[in-house]
Amino acid sequence: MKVNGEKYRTIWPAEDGSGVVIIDQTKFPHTFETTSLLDLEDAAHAIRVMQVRGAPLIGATAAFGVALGMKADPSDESLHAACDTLLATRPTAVNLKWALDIARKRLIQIAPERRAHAAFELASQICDDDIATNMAIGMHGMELITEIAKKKRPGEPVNVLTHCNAGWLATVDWGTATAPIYMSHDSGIPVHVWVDETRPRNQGAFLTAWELGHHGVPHTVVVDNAGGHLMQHGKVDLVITGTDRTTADGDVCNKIGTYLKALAARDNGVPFYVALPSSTIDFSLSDGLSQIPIEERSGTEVSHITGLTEDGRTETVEIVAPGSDTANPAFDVTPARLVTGLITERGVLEANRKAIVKAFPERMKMSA
Ligand SMILES: CSC[C@H]1O[C@H](OP(=O)(O)O)[C@H](O)[C@@H]1O
Repeated sequence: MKVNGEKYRTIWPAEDGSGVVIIDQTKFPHTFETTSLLDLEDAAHAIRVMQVRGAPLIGATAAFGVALGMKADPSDESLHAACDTLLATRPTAVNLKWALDIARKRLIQIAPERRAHAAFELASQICDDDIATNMAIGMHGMELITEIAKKKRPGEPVNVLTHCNAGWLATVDWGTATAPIYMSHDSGIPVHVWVDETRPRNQGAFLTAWELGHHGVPHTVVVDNAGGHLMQHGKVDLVITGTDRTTADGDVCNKIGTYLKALAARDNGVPFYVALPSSTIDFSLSDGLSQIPIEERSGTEVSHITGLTEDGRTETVEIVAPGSDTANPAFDVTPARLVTGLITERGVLEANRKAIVKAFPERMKMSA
């Protein structure tokens, strides 16, 4: 998307061939900063510390991480070690394994001397495919927003609530949950977004608010606990979130707090949609609650917060009573029964195995 009028992706090969450039998402919302990944460990570190995050972007970064590894050492041992190192960076987003499986299978069949070039080509293709996929998600999701807009008074916005950041910053471009929002906004449909701040990493307040603001989409940041109240008072027309891993039966794993939004949406008759590329569907899993690994991140993300002081300094402060224990499960699972529909690149699907397998039969065969 555009930043101050200049088009950006979240990740791209450096023009001088030295490595890969990313937007460092740990600097938002007050600083827009890019940084270079020069080797495999740089790529692994960027995923671990969330300089890059979001399932599709994690997958794309891992693909470039393999390419950087092949640049240094294209041997079979190096290829497997690179994939294993990157796979161990974060456990929940399935795009990480999806991208590494493709890279491993593709590159092991190529002569070592040609692996680096082939790996960079593969990573670039994954990025291009992600953009095309998200644009298709945007078109399918815009149809939902358009139908709601028809029932509104002229000029009255469609109110969408989203959780965490499933925006262009979570992908290579366009986003998943935000793609329908951007496309609706760009086509003149009035849209307003309730942005869950999304404690403790605040991807909503720091990332979603930042990117919607730069695109001129009206939005309001709210605390995570406000969503149910807004729905009770008819202020939310639909919820659209992203996902890090969705099972073949339609169970949706996403940022912690998503399940609570889905419960509130069901109780208030608000449609709850999940936008996702098929690369985020784990066709090998059926029951999300028992099968999807939930990342436990550091408790300091709960006990401390980083922000900008009045005199422009970035500071981290403690916000929990000293000595208190903290827990930080980073994701939860929303059962398929609470999901109105899955907005994919091949259309809006019911959240069940029959619909998913019908839409992506080739993926089911691959996972068998
Ligand atoms: C389009 S995937 C976005 C998904 O990823 C986020 O997790 P994290 O920021 O920890 O990588 C969150 O669950 C978003 O919904």
